[in-house]
Amino acid sequence: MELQSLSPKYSLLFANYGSPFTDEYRDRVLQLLENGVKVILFLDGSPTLEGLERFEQSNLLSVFISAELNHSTVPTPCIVVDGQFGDVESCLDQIAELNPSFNVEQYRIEHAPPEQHLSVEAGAGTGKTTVMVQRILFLLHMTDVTLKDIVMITFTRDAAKNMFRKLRKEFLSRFQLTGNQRYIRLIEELNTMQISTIHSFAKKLVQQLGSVHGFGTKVQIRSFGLERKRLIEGFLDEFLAEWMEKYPVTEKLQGLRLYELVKKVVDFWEEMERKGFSREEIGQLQWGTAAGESAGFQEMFQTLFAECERRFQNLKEEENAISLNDLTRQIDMIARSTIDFRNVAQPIQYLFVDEFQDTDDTQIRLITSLQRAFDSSLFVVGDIKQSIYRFRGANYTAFTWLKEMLEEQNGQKMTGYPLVKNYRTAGELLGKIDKIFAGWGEKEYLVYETPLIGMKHDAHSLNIERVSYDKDDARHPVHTIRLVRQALEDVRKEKERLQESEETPKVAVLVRTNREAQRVKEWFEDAGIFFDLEIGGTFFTSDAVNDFASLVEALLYPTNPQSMLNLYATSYSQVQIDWIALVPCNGERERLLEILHQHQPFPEWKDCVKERIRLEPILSVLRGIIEKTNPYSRYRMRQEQIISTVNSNETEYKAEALKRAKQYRRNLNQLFEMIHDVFSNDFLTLYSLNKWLKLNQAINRDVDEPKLPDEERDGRVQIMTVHRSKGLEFHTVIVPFTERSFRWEENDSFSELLFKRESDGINAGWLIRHGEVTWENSKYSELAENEREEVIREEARLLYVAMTRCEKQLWMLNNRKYAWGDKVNSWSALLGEGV
Ligand SMILES: Nc1ncnc2c1ncn2[C@@H]1O[C@H](COP(=O)(O)OP(=O)(O)OP(=O)(O)O)[C@@H](O)[C@H]1O
Repeated sequence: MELQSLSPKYSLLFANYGSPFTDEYRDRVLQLLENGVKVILFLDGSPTLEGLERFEQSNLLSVFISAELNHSTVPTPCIVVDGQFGDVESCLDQIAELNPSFNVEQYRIEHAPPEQHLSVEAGAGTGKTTVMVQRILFLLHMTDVTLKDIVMITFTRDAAKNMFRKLRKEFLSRFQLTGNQRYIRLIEELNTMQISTIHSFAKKLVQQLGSVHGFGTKVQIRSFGLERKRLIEGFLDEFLAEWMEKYPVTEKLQGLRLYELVKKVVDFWEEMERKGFSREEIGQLQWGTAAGESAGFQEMFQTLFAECERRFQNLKEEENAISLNDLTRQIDMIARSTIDFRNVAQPIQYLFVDEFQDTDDTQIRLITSLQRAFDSSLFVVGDIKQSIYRFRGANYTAFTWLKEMLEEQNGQKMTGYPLVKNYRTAGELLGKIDKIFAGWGEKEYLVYETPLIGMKHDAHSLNIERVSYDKDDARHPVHTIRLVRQALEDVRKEKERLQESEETPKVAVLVRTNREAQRVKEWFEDAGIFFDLEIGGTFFTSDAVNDFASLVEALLYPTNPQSMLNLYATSYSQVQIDWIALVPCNGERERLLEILHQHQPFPEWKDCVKERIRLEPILSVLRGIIEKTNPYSRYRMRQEQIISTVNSNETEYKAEALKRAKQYRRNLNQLFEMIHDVFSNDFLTLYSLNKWLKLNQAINRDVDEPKLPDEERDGRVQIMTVHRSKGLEFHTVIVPFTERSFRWEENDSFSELLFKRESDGINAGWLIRHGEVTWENSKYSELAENEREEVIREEARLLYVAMTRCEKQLWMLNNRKYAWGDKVNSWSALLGEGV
């Protein structure tokens, strides 16, 4: 076959062993590359590649050169156009064998027939996300699909942004190399592609379908946290009087207060929501029996959840809104009804799902329904070993389930592909941690298959440091800080070696809970280590929002000393109040005000309070104050003072204070955008703004702070939970707090509701412990036994995710005090088991 006569649309694989790579070949390859065709070359000897080098930096050209061996087994030249290997398939296998660094598995996935449903179930760092991006490029070149016909579902908003950036980078790099305008158009069209979490995707779909399903087009999606609590309180009010007379437990509530009971019941109800149970399923739960004092609770639960679900449904209909957790369930219902999806919603030709192992049952049903409704082609990727959202209902048998559902309900077949090469972690390090995973595999904590093949040959360091102290021992921060300082020094040296274009190596401290992340943050503040606390949802508790809320409240209540004192403490105030001078006032309002009113937080204050807030639109007054007072620069100066007490290096503390001030500014800008959105249809008053801010500061933990660009975050340690670290990679990963026990069953206010799907329905087992007393139903102990096993597995997967985030260094504190014994009840114990 002559290279000149071939016109690949997407890619060319060309193996030419035993004969020269001629100038004609080279010129043709150059021509193809310039037209945006991906080329993979397998050559021997020392071929001339002049003019081609620049393409090698991108994904467009890969060249694999082997020594002049006897390649007689490979038919040469071996050419594959656009992945149509047909009768040269065996040749492809031979080439792959000769070139272990060629990832033939990725190649096969990327080039699989466009209409095929693909599932890629593979270990950490094997390039699953990477191959998804390449697959999209393949489809764009080989079919008439456009970006708006593709839906990509990611697990978090960060992952969605990450995917968007990766695609953009790929298009941009192709444009720079080929000058082809097509790639610029693709960058523009990226905005039409739906890359989102399953929640935002479902939200949009419900809105599109709302009118058809009786919700109207303005259907709202709300969290209903408060309303659900009120429904439970309302129910208990009605129910308890009767209940109290009937059951002896009433005298023996043993000090369990009503608000504590409400909290437990709310938690139980949320557990059902997370599991995605329908109203019918909740109504038919199998509760078993309950003896003695537990009988009262049992009867209560049997009626309560079904009744509250009914009331909740009415409430949602009245308000023309649905809850967040309902979303996928609603769509599933719509998809199953007679309405033809295709007439109302935007078509989905390709549906990609990343991190598929964390998809829950309803979402799997939704994916199956969408596939059927739109006749979409699916591409799901994930790693069962990284399934860490069981508490939210994720089903770690997701892949098998989807496959079965597709076959049984849609008559479709899904083809599974493996990936076995790991590009993230230094090979030797990978080998060492793999031994630990294999140990967990033997004990069935982890679904462990064959080891991955490490593709990186960098230097590495594995340090599972054996320490021994009590949970709250002061040596904990000392050890962690020592490791972090060492890691920062290592990445600094590494950075000096890197070229400018390469990304700065990152250090991460990974923990189990937000509370642990907060503790690490406090240690770092005291030690003068700069960090990013990436726990998410911190926007409404950030300094910028707190300061702004204090400003609003003081404008609303200028005669309230507390409000004024709060304002003086913000970065809007140019005056510092001497707090000591206020002590003699004994908290008396008039005396406090007398002192406070001797000052003004800023020169325009009186004018604002007296005149402007009554005459001008509120937002314009607030903007005016920000312009005049410039809170950013005061914030920066205060941060300089604070940081300099723990870090005396002037350049460093000034740079850090500046970054914090930039963050402050971003937060404030985001706040203004949100205020505009929320109050776009309403008349904005100080009162309504204050109320909205107070409410969100108290309960909203869903909004993230806008991120500073990566270069601004260089040199900062990232503190995050393992859940948030998913899909990310770091030069050094440090894992403290391995002694935390998995379950709180020893705790004297422990309560739990567990479920198990059986052929006869869903079994529900509950337990409530309060001090010395324990109430439970007959199903609980069996389900708890099973739960204990499942928790160990879930924790092993979590630790697997943490450990596989590292590129070169993995340092963990293994607390021996908690590592031994017959109970595997902590990460330390798991490390003890495996090592
Ligand atoms: N063929 C390849 N050649 C070189 N590097 C690659 C290749 N494929 C992927 N990588 C790199 O390997 C690293 C891991 O890839 P990626 O994030 O796609 O893996 P993943 O399977 O999604 O990982 P995880 O499931 O652990 O989040 C990335 O830095 C990526 O750029």
